[in-house]
Amino acid sequence: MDLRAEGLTVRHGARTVLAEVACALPPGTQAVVLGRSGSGKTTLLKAFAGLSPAFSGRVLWDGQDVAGLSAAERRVRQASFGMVFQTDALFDSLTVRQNVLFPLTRRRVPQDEAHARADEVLGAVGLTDAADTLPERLSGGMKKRAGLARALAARPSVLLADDPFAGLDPGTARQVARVLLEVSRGGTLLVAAPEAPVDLPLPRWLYLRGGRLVYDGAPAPELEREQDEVLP
Ligand SMILES: Nc1ncnc2c1ncn2[C@@H]1O[C@H](COP(=O)(O)OP(=O)(O)OP(=O)(O)O)[C@@H](O)[C@H]1O
Repeated sequence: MDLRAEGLTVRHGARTVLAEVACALPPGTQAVVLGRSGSGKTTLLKAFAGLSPAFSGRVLWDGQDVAGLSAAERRVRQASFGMVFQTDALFDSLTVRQNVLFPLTRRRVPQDEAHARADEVLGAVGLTDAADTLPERLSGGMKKRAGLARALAARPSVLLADDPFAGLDPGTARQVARVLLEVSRGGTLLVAAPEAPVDLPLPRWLYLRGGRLVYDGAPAPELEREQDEVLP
């Protein structure tokens, strides 16, 4: 899907969280959204997914203004998105495999295919042995990988991952990075992170400061240094 933001401003109450953001993400884009805590990274991901309404400006999906779609149309198109957010929760009463199967069943993917896909993604995130385990018995990193498996099983054409490396040990972070790259191949991958993830060197950086997109281009490590220098 072709994603585009034009003069996108998002407000929460009186607070402007994104200001006049303009950027184009053609299909196959691989980019990282960087910026300090509170700079608007999560809000930008949500806006692209049609979950944070524009106060002014717009988000376009394949050229169509998201605000102009009916709720039903929006839901249908949102099926192309895979979202891994910080607050994602697994269903406690379902095993890891059942959690991964859940969205597939809801989308009426035939059972045999759903099980094959679940096995494939669970293998990719290294959770084959934990497939029949309940989430309460998993470590934080395993839960994160299970959430990722659930998003990936739907084969989204746009994968939005919000700080997928938070709280992971370096080995698990590398594994998650590898899975993100492998499974999103050909589709769009947008990853928000507080600093450039070493294990996931994506070719494009979108840099937010105070809700403004201050940089959109090739990786520019000097931006992160600049940011450190202005910190009090
Ligand atoms: N639902 C909401 N209501 C009010 N304010 C909100 C809401 N969601 C986000 N904000 C505010 O908007 C600003 C941007 O939040 P956002 O989560 O997009 O930033 P972020 O860059 O992802 O931060 P972090 O790295 O800490 O997750 C923050 O100041 C936050 O407090």
